[in-house]
Amino acid sequence: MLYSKTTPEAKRRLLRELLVPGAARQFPGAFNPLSARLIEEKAYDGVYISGAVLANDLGLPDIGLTTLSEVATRAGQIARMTDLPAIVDADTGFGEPMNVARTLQELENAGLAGCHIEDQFNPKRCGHLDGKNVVDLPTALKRVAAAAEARRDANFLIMARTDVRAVEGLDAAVDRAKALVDAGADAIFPEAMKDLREFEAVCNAVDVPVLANMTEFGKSELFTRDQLAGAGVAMIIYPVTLLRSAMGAAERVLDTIRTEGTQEPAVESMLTRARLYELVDYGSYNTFDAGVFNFTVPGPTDA
Ligand SMILES: C[C@](O)(C(=O)O)[C@H](CC(=O)O)C(=O)O
Ligand SMILES: [Mg+2]
Repeated sequence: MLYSKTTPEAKRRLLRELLVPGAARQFPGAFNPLSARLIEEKAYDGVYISGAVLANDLGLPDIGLTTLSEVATRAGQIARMTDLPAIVDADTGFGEPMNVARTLQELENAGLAGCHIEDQFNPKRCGHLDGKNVVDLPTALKRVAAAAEARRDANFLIMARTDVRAVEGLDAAVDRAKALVDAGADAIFPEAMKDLREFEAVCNAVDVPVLANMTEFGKSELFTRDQLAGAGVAMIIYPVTLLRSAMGAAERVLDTIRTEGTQEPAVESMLTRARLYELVDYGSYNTFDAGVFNFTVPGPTDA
Protein backbone atom coordinates (compact mmCIF):
# COMPACT_ATOMS: atom_id res chain seq x y z
CA MET A 1 0.00 0.00 0.00
CA LEU A 2 1.16 3.55 -0.74
CA TYR A 3 4.94 3.70 -1.17
CA SER A 4 7.85 1.37 -0.54
CA LYS A 5 8.84 1.09 3.10
CA THR A 6 12.42 0.22 2.20
CA THR A 7 14.54 3.28 2.92
CA PRO A 8 16.76 4.84 0.24
CA GLU A 9 19.78 3.96 2.39
CA ALA A 10 18.80 0.28 2.42
CA LYS A 11 18.22 0.30 -1.36
CA ARG A 12 21.68 1.78 -1.89
CA ARG A 13 23.27 -0.90 0.26
CA LEU A 14 21.39 -3.53 -1.72
CA LEU A 15 22.57 -2.03 -5.01
CA ARG A 16 26.19 -2.22 -3.87
CA GLU A 17 25.74 -5.92 -3.10
CA LEU A 18 24.07 -6.59 -6.45
CA LEU A 19 26.68 -4.99 -8.67
CA VAL A 20 29.29 -7.70 -8.91
CA PRO A 21 31.32 -8.01 -12.14
CA GLY A 22 29.79 -10.77 -14.28
CA ALA A 23 26.48 -10.75 -12.35
CA ALA A 24 24.68 -9.09 -15.27
CA ARG A 25 21.84 -7.76 -13.08
CA GLN A 26 18.88 -6.70 -15.17
CA PHE A 27 17.38 -3.21 -14.79
CA PRO A 28 14.43 -2.57 -17.13
CA GLY A 29 13.50 1.08 -17.64
CA ALA A 30 10.32 2.18 -15.87
CA PHE A 31 8.29 4.76 -17.79
CA ASN A 32 6.10 5.62 -14.80
CA PRO A 33 5.76 4.64 -11.12
CA LEU A 34 3.30 1.82 -11.85
CA SER A 35 5.64 0.15 -14.33
CA ALA A 36 8.30 0.11 -11.58
CA ARG A 37 5.90 -2.03 -9.56
CA LEU A 38 5.52 -4.38 -12.48
CA ILE A 39 9.31 -4.65 -12.80
CA GLU A 40 9.54 -5.54 -9.11
CA GLU A 41 6.71 -8.06 -9.33
CA LYS A 42 8.47 -9.80 -12.21
CA ALA A 43 11.49 -10.22 -9.92
CA TYR A 44 14.01 -7.99 -11.70
CA ASP A 45 17.04 -6.76 -9.79
CA GLY A 46 16.42 -3.05 -10.06
CA VAL A 47 14.76 -0.21 -11.93
CA TYR A 48 16.37 2.09 -14.47
CA ILE A 49 15.01 5.57 -15.11
CA SER A 50 15.95 6.75 -18.56
CA GLY A 51 16.57 10.35 -19.55
CA ALA A 52 15.26 9.57 -23.02
CA VAL A 53 12.03 8.21 -21.56
CA LEU A 54 11.58 11.19 -19.21
CA ALA A 55 12.08 13.59 -22.12
CA ASN A 56 10.00 11.61 -24.63
CA ASP A 57 7.21 11.22 -22.09
CA LEU A 58 6.96 15.02 -22.07
CA GLY A 59 6.86 14.96 -25.87
CA LEU A 60 10.45 16.24 -26.09
CA PRO A 61 13.51 14.84 -27.82
CA ASP A 62 16.39 13.59 -25.66
CA ILE A 63 18.68 16.58 -26.22
CA GLY A 64 19.14 17.95 -22.72
CA LEU A 65 15.93 19.98 -22.50
CA THR A 66 14.65 18.48 -19.27
CA THR A 67 15.58 20.24 -16.02
CA LEU A 68 17.02 18.88 -12.79
CA SER A 69 13.71 19.58 -11.01
CA GLU A 70 11.70 17.65 -13.60
CA VAL A 71 14.06 14.70 -13.54
CA ALA A 72 14.44 14.56 -9.75
CA THR A 73 10.69 14.83 -9.21
CA ARG A 74 9.71 12.14 -11.68
CA ALA A 75 12.57 9.84 -10.74
CA GLY A 76 11.59 10.24 -7.08
CA GLN A 77 7.99 9.30 -7.85
CA ILE A 78 9.20 6.16 -9.60
CA ALA A 79 11.81 5.23 -6.97
CA ARG A 80 9.43 5.49 -4.01
CA MET A 81 7.01 3.03 -5.63
CA THR A 82 9.38 0.08 -5.43
CA ASP A 83 11.58 -1.73 -2.93
CA LEU A 84 14.14 -2.22 -5.68
CA PRO A 85 17.09 0.16 -6.07
CA ALA A 86 16.48 2.71 -8.84
CA ILE A 87 19.19 4.32 -10.92
CA VAL A 88 18.51 7.51 -12.85
CA ASP A 89 20.07 8.98 -15.95
CA ALA A 90 21.37 12.42 -14.93
CA ASP A 91 22.49 13.25 -18.49
CA THR A 92 25.42 15.70 -18.38
CA GLY A 93 24.66 16.62 -14.76
CA PHE A 94 22.60 19.72 -15.64
CA GLY A 95 25.40 22.24 -15.91
CA GLU A 96 28.87 23.02 -14.63
CA PRO A 97 30.59 20.87 -11.98
CA MET A 98 28.95 23.01 -9.27
CA ASN A 99 25.55 22.14 -10.76
CA VAL A 100 26.55 18.48 -10.89
CA ALA A 101 27.18 18.64 -7.13
CA ARG A 102 23.68 19.99 -6.57
CA THR A 103 22.22 17.39 -8.94
CA LEU A 104 23.77 14.67 -6.86
CA GLN A 105 22.28 15.98 -3.63
CA GLU A 106 18.82 16.46 -5.18
CA LEU A 107 18.87 12.89 -6.48
CA GLU A 108 19.89 11.63 -3.04
CA ASN A 109 16.98 13.60 -1.58
CA ALA A 110 14.63 12.05 -4.14
CA GLY A 111 15.49 8.56 -2.86
CA LEU A 112 17.49 7.27 -5.82
CA ALA A 113 20.11 4.59 -5.32
CA GLY A 114 22.45 5.99 -7.93
CA CYS A 115 22.79 7.97 -11.14
CA HIS A 116 24.99 8.25 -14.20
CA ILE A 117 26.65 11.38 -15.46
CA GLU A 118 27.97 11.49 -19.00
CA ASP A 119 30.75 13.32 -20.81
CA GLN A 120 28.77 14.78 -23.69
CA PHE A 121 28.01 18.48 -23.88
CA ASN A 122 24.73 20.14 -24.66
CA PRO A 123 22.83 19.82 -26.88
CA LYS A 124 23.49 16.18 -26.06
CA ARG A 125 21.96 13.29 -27.96
CA CYS A 126 21.21 9.58 -27.66
CA GLY A 127 24.53 7.78 -27.29
CA HIS A 128 23.67 5.53 -30.23
CA LEU A 129 23.36 8.37 -32.74
CA ASP A 130 26.19 9.70 -34.88
CA GLY A 131 27.75 13.14 -34.52
CA LYS A 132 28.15 13.26 -30.74
CA ASN A 133 30.43 15.74 -28.97
CA VAL A 134 32.30 15.01 -25.77
CA VAL A 135 33.96 17.35 -23.28
CA ASP A 136 37.70 17.18 -22.71
CA LEU A 137 39.09 14.85 -20.08
CA PRO A 138 39.62 17.46 -17.30
CA THR A 139 35.98 18.59 -17.58
CA ALA A 140 34.69 15.01 -17.55
CA LEU A 141 36.77 14.25 -14.45
CA LYS A 142 35.62 17.43 -12.70
CA ARG A 143 31.99 16.40 -13.12
CA VAL A 144 32.55 13.04 -11.47
CA ALA A 145 34.78 14.45 -8.72
CA ALA A 146 32.16 17.12 -7.94
CA ALA A 147 29.49 14.45 -7.64
CA ALA A 148 31.64 12.29 -5.37
CA GLU A 149 32.50 15.26 -3.18
CA ALA A 150 28.83 16.30 -2.81
CA ARG A 151 27.55 12.86 -1.87
CA ARG A 152 26.27 12.45 1.70
CA ASP A 153 25.44 8.73 1.56
CA ALA A 154 28.65 6.89 0.68
CA ASN A 155 26.55 4.10 -0.87
CA PHE A 156 24.85 6.35 -3.44
CA LEU A 157 26.27 4.98 -6.69
CA ILE A 158 28.02 7.45 -8.95
CA MET A 159 28.35 5.96 -12.37
CA ALA A 160 30.38 7.71 -15.04
CA ARG A 161 29.19 7.30 -18.59
CA THR A 162 31.60 7.90 -21.40
CA ASP A 163 30.47 8.53 -24.96
CA VAL A 164 34.04 8.57 -26.26
CA ARG A 165 33.87 5.19 -28.04
CA ALA A 166 31.83 6.55 -30.96
CA VAL A 167 33.98 9.68 -31.22
CA GLU A 168 37.59 8.52 -30.69
CA GLY A 169 37.42 4.71 -30.62
CA LEU A 170 37.70 1.92 -28.08
CA ASP A 171 41.22 2.60 -26.76
CA ALA A 172 40.33 6.19 -25.93
CA ALA A 173 37.15 5.00 -24.24
CA VAL A 174 39.09 2.52 -22.10
CA ASP A 175 41.62 5.21 -21.12
CA ARG A 176 38.84 7.59 -20.20
CA ALA A 177 37.02 4.92 -18.20
CA LYS A 178 40.14 4.32 -16.11
CA ALA A 179 40.62 8.03 -15.49
CA LEU A 180 36.94 8.40 -14.47
CA VAL A 181 37.37 5.62 -11.90
CA ASP A 182 40.45 7.39 -10.54
CA ALA A 183 38.36 10.57 -10.24
CA GLY A 184 35.83 8.79 -8.03
CA ALA A 185 33.39 6.90 -10.29
CA ASP A 186 31.92 3.81 -8.59
CA ALA A 187 30.86 2.25 -11.88
CA ILE A 188 31.33 2.75 -15.62
CA PHE A 189 28.78 3.01 -18.44
CA PRO A 190 30.68 2.63 -21.71
CA GLU A 191 28.20 3.92 -24.29
CA ALA A 192 27.71 2.52 -27.81
CA MET A 193 29.97 -0.54 -27.56
CA LYS A 194 30.01 -2.36 -30.88
CA ASP A 195 30.42 -5.97 -29.78
CA LEU A 196 31.02 -8.26 -26.82
CA ARG A 197 34.76 -7.97 -27.18
CA GLU A 198 34.50 -4.24 -26.54
CA PHE A 199 32.45 -4.79 -23.38
CA GLU A 200 35.04 -7.31 -22.29
CA ALA A 201 37.90 -4.86 -22.87
CA VAL A 202 36.26 -2.25 -20.62
CA CYS A 203 35.41 -4.83 -17.94
CA ASN A 204 39.01 -6.03 -17.91
CA ALA A 205 40.42 -2.51 -17.74
CA VAL A 206 38.56 -1.28 -14.65
CA ASP A 207 37.89 -2.90 -11.31
CA VAL A 208 34.45 -1.36 -10.81
CA PRO A 209 31.07 -2.63 -12.10
CA VAL A 210 30.36 -2.02 -15.80
CA LEU A 211 26.93 -1.37 -17.33
CA ALA A 212 25.70 -2.60 -20.72
CA ASN A 213 23.02 -0.55 -22.48
CA MET A 214 20.75 -2.88 -24.46
CA THR A 215 18.70 -0.22 -26.17
CA GLU A 216 16.82 -1.23 -29.31
CA PHE A 217 17.61 0.26 -32.73
CA GLY A 218 21.05 1.32 -31.53
CA LYS A 219 24.69 0.55 -32.24
CA SER A 220 24.98 -2.50 -29.96
CA GLU A 221 23.58 -5.87 -30.88
CA LEU A 222 20.96 -7.07 -28.38
CA PHE A 223 23.11 -9.51 -26.43
CA THR A 224 21.62 -12.00 -23.98
CA ARG A 225 22.16 -11.86 -20.26
CA ASP A 226 24.47 -14.89 -20.45
CA GLN A 227 26.60 -13.32 -23.18
CA LEU A 228 27.02 -10.10 -21.20
CA ALA A 229 27.72 -11.99 -17.97
CA GLY A 230 30.46 -13.83 -19.86
CA ALA A 231 31.98 -10.51 -20.88
CA GLY A 232 32.10 -9.45 -17.21
CA VAL A 233 29.18 -6.99 -17.22
CA ALA A 234 27.65 -6.23 -13.80
CA MET A 235 24.42 -4.58 -14.88
CA ILE A 236 22.24 -4.43 -17.99
CA ILE A 237 19.69 -1.72 -18.76
CA TYR A 238 16.73 -1.95 -21.13
CA PRO A 239 16.10 1.79 -21.00
CA VAL A 240 13.32 2.52 -23.47
CA THR A 241 11.95 -1.01 -23.96
CA LEU A 242 8.79 -0.62 -21.87
CA LEU A 243 7.95 2.82 -23.27
CA ARG A 244 8.42 1.55 -26.82
CA SER A 245 6.24 -1.48 -26.08
CA ALA A 246 3.50 0.53 -24.36
CA MET A 247 3.42 3.18 -27.09
CA GLY A 248 3.43 0.46 -29.75
CA ALA A 249 0.38 -1.10 -28.10
CA ALA A 250 -1.30 2.31 -27.79
CA GLU A 251 -0.74 3.01 -31.48
CA ARG A 252 -2.21 -0.34 -32.47
CA VAL A 253 -5.35 0.05 -30.37
CA LEU A 254 -5.93 3.56 -31.71
CA ASP A 255 -5.76 2.12 -35.23
CA THR A 256 -8.20 -0.63 -34.23
CA ILE A 257 -10.76 1.81 -32.83
CA ARG A 258 -10.41 3.94 -35.96
CA THR A 259 -10.86 1.03 -38.39
CA GLU A 260 -13.27 -1.21 -36.46
CA GLY A 261 -15.27 1.45 -34.69
CA THR A 262 -14.59 -0.36 -31.39
CA GLN A 263 -11.67 -1.50 -29.26
CA GLU A 264 -13.29 -4.91 -28.75
CA PRO A 265 -10.67 -6.96 -30.73
CA ALA A 266 -7.88 -5.40 -28.67
CA VAL A 267 -9.39 -6.02 -25.22
CA GLU A 268 -7.85 -9.48 -25.06
CA SER A 269 -4.33 -8.07 -25.01
CA MET A 270 -5.09 -5.36 -22.44
CA LEU A 271 -4.22 -5.41 -18.75
CA THR A 272 -7.57 -6.30 -17.13
CA ARG A 273 -9.24 -4.07 -14.58
CA ALA A 274 -8.61 -6.76 -11.94
CA ARG A 275 -4.91 -6.98 -12.79
CA LEU A 276 -4.56 -3.20 -12.77
CA TYR A 277 -6.18 -3.05 -9.32
CA GLU A 278 -3.88 -5.81 -8.16
CA LEU A 279 -0.85 -3.78 -9.28
CA VAL A 280 -2.01 -0.66 -7.40
CA ASP A 281 -2.65 -2.89 -4.38
CA TYR A 282 -6.25 -1.71 -4.18
CA GLY A 283 -7.25 -4.50 -1.77
CA SER A 284 -4.76 -3.43 0.91
CA TYR A 285 -6.40 -0.06 1.29
CA ASN A 286 -9.19 -1.97 3.04
CA THR A 287 -6.95 -2.23 6.08
CA PHE A 288 -7.51 1.51 6.45
CA ASP A 289 -11.12 1.64 5.39
CA ALA A 290 -13.22 -1.45 4.77
CA GLY A 291 -15.54 0.61 2.57
CA VAL A 292 -12.88 1.27 -0.10
CA PHE A 293 -12.87 -2.14 -1.77
CA ASN A 294 -16.17 -3.86 -1.08
CA PHE A 295 -17.14 -4.81 -4.63
CA THR A 296 -16.21 -7.66 -6.97
CA VAL A 297 -14.28 -7.14 -10.18
CA PRO A 298 -15.09 -9.15 -13.31
CA GLY A 299 -12.40 -10.80 -15.43
CA PRO A 300 -9.29 -12.96 -14.90
CA THR A 301 -6.33 -11.46 -13.09
CA ASP A 302 -3.64 -12.90 -15.35
CA ALA A 303 -4.89 -11.83 -18.78
C1 LIG B 1 20.39 5.16 -22.06
C2 LIG B 1 19.91 6.46 -22.61
O1 LIG B 1 20.82 7.46 -22.22
C3 LIG B 1 18.57 6.83 -21.98
O2 LIG B 1 18.31 8.04 -21.85
O3 LIG B 1 17.78 5.93 -21.72
C4 LIG B 1 19.73 6.47 -24.15
C5 LIG B 1 18.82 5.38 -24.66
C6 LIG B 1 18.34 5.55 -26.09
O4 LIG B 1 18.18 6.70 -26.55
O5 LIG B 1 18.04 4.55 -26.73
C7 LIG B 1 21.11 6.44 -24.81
O6 LIG B 1 21.69 7.50 -24.99
O7 LIG B 1 21.61 5.33 -25.12
MG1 LIG C 1 20.06 9.23 -21.64
